[in-house]
Amino acid sequence: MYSRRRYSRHTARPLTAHSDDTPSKPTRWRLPCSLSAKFEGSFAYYTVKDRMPQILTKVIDTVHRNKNKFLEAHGEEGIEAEKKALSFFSKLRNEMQTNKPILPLTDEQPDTQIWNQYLDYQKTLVGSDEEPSWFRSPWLYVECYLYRRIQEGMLLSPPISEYDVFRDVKNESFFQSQQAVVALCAHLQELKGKTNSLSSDDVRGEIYKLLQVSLWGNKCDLSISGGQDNSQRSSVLSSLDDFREFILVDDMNSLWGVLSKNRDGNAESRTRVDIVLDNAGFELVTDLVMADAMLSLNLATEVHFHGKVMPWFVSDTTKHDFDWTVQQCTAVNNKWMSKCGQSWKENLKKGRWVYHQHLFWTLPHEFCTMAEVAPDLYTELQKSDLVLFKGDLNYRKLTGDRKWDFTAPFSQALRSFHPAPLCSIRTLKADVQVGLQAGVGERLMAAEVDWMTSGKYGVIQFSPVV
Ligand SMILES: O=P(O)(O)OC[C@H]1O[C@](O)(CO)[C@@H](O)[C@@H]1O
Ligand SMILES: [Mn+2]
Repeated sequence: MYSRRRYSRHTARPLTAHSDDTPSKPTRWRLPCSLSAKFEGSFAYYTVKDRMPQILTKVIDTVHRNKNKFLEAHGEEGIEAEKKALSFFSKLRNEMQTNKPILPLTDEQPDTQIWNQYLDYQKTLVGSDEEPSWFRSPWLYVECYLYRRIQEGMLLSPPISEYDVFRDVKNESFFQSQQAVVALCAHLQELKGKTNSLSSDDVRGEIYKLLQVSLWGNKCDLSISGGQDNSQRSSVLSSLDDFREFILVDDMNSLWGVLSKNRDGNAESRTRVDIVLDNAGFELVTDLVMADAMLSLNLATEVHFHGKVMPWFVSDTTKHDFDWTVQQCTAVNNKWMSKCGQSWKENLKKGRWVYHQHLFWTLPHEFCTMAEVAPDLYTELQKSDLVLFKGDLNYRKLTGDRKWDFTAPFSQALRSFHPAPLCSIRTLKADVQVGLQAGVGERLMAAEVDWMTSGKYGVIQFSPVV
């Protein structure tokens, strides 16, 4: 039925001579298998079985709840579109819950063909009597596919196609964490007021604080909580010391090694930091605060943000979320927040901050395929002095979402993905972790069953260019 030829990992094209999978480049270690719901009882299994249908049910409720809005905006056509979207999502939920084969996308978007080619590639991985399916295929693939199908459902339902089914929960989570946001903005403004009097050690201490705030901000995603409110209500800053023991890999000194070069360099030296964003809401604010501090403390001269082109994993940041957040901060009746909002607007206007989007971030591909699938993005990241990958999903894509040994080196799990020095800042919400000291994973495993998925633990894990 399907050809047994060896295929490129992402496009289902036969492998070229340049691929790192070719027999001419033998690997001395075995590539671990992908996490998948086929492993009953695993977190992947539980996610596909319970959490993904739960998220889809919330999407259905949201679209239904907004019926009147669609009517007001588009008249009867809006109501027809709502019905169409609902029936699409109900069918999708049924496909997922009854483990139907993965279907090709039917919309006509710039990424449609890539997704369908990836499905062809997935077909080459299963036996000839099998088809890629929700409970059998790699978890990373099917979970990304769910969000792309939700997008398909909306795209096929004009005139409500532009509606972001997760916008309400994203905005709500921003408002819920307002107190924590104010505390963070006040901290930043105070810091900016004293930058000239800080010693190098002080600067190092301050940026370490904000890196940790950005790390723990990643606890607040709405996909792990099945779309339930998961916002930060208290100031994280005061809890950093208590949380320190939960950072399983702490490579902040290596980050300092990269960032302090800018401070030590001459006035013309340029340092570019890229942040591959994760969640909107409180986490995004922690990232903006960290990015602002990097400029103010003279650790970077430009920060480039990378966001999603479509609603993704419930709370991920789109361009709209990014602009909305900056605007909210500017407009709010709080002097610390509005000061932050104003200087962030200024940064964007002056080009010290640059926002990028690329459809690669909403593909199911492991990052080791980026150079081949999205060479333009890879080239862009190569211009960076440091790329920070926020969040759990980015970690899964960095490591391929595979059953690595806990002690496998990070650089090995990256499988030649080295556009620039990079660092993952992530709380653990999926059962993949590399680069631990011997015995640490086993000790945690024995003590806390859910240590890899509860978000209690985190890593700030660095890899230089190799
Ligand atoms: O927002 P983050 O940190 O990428 O987390 C999203 C995470 O939520 C989950 O989807 C839960 O399924 C994780 O497995 C996933 O990686
Ligand atoms: Mn996310």
